[in-house]
Amino acid sequence: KLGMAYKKDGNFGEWYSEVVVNSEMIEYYDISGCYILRPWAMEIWELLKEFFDAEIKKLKLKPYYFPLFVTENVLQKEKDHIEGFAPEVAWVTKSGKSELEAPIAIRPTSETVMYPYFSKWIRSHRDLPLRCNQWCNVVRWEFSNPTPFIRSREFLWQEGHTAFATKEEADEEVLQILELYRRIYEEFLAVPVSKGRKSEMEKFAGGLYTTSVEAFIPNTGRGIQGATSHCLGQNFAKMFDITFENEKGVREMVWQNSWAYTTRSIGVMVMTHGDDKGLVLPPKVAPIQVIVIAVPYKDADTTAIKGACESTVYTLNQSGIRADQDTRENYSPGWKYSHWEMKGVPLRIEIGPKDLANKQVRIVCRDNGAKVDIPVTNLVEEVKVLLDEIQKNLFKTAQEKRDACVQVIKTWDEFTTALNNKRLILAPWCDEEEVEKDVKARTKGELGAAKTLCTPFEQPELPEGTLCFASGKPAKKWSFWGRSY
Ligand SMILES: O=C1CCCN[C@@H]1CCCn1cnc2cc(F)c(Cl)cc2c1=O
Ligand SMILES: [Mg+2]
Repeated sequence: KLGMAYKKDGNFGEWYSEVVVNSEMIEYYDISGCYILRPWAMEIWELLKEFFDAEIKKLKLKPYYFPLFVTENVLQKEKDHIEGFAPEVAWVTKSGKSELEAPIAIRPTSETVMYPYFSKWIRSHRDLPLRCNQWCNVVRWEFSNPTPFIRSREFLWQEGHTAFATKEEADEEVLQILELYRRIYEEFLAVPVSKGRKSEMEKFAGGLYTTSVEAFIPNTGRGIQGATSHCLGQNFAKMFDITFENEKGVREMVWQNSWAYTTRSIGVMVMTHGDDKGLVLPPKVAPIQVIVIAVPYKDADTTAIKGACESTVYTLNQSGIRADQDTRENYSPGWKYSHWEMKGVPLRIEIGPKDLANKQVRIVCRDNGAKVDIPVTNLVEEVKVLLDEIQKNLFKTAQEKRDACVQVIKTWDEFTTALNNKRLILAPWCDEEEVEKDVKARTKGELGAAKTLCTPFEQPELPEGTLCFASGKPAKKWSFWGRSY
């Protein structure tokens, strides 16, 4: 089937589902909330992993792999750590026909799996810093509307877990990792994000503070958390007795961080750049950056055209560009154009008899449809320039769209209006949790309540006497508010 049945500005949910399936990223699975990730998605995940792994290696992270399973009593180690999460824990209760003695949980996150061993491995300050990263899947049996990449019962992520002798070292690493998450979104996925701090209510309850990169989906007017980097303080050190003997022989608790990004990042990219012809891939994460398609003519020299396609692909691959060709005889050039547009390939190269005669190729850009004829002699240079331009244009367009959605408000009425206009709200807030709860209560409804998304590190000027939009008390900060995923 060619072409899209749904429009991005129409039924967004149906449009999104159609894009991820037609672009061959996702296959729906017969268990709700679970999806098959096909090569077109996994190759993007692997390109992101390649960047992130190289960067955390520079920060001295070591690769680990911990078991998928955690016993009930270890998972329940700290009531407040999991009380809110209990309903989403998946349990193994049988093997074959026989009941297990005690049920075993499938990891929803790995703090309780790892930290008993951190306690065992960390004895002296010489054992610090401990820096552990694992790439794995986690399971959270959520019930709210499942969405490929965005909200699934199993997803892939990396989870970093580090331990330091001092708070200063932990604080520094929290921000180093957050910057890597910003780079993943802005430099690779071409998605603009805001760095900020979560409120006390929205932060990871087990931690000291949470920082995050927040994205926004203009079509739905919802914020979405892109990735999180928590400072856990000494809370888990206390829970799991993770202590070390410092240089003076005094026993102290370690300072810990934990941080993650997930396959949700791919969904955010799809939602941001996709259009009514399907997926639009930023070149940096495109599994195929250039697809070459022969345009044979009835009496033209098809062998020469095929040869030209071969050598074009070869030359591009030799220069580090991910190029391929679609040689399927049973499909027309037109069919192939639509197919590779649906898959979001940034550049298409058409080679027909005329192009051959003129020693040129026709290049078509996926993002804006621009067509250019390029002499074969400077093909590589031109393709690199075009790919770089597409990467920049996709980010710039997304940033302008996101910025156009930001609405600065000062009063409750302005807040509710902005919320109904699907805005990303920037509002002065007294920073009181009661007020945050009150806003949630007052905005409850079909589309979900409004919440704080983050307090951006970049704070606009807060004039003396500015009042909180919700409580009328003196405002202490500007925060992003909105509905979210
Ligand atoms: O976000 C990160 C970065 C990577 C390591 N973990 C933290 C916190 C995870 C919070 N969280 C999130 N979801 C959870 C779901 C659960 F079922 C249980 Cl038992 C616990 C949690 C839970 O602690
Ligand atoms: Mg959750």
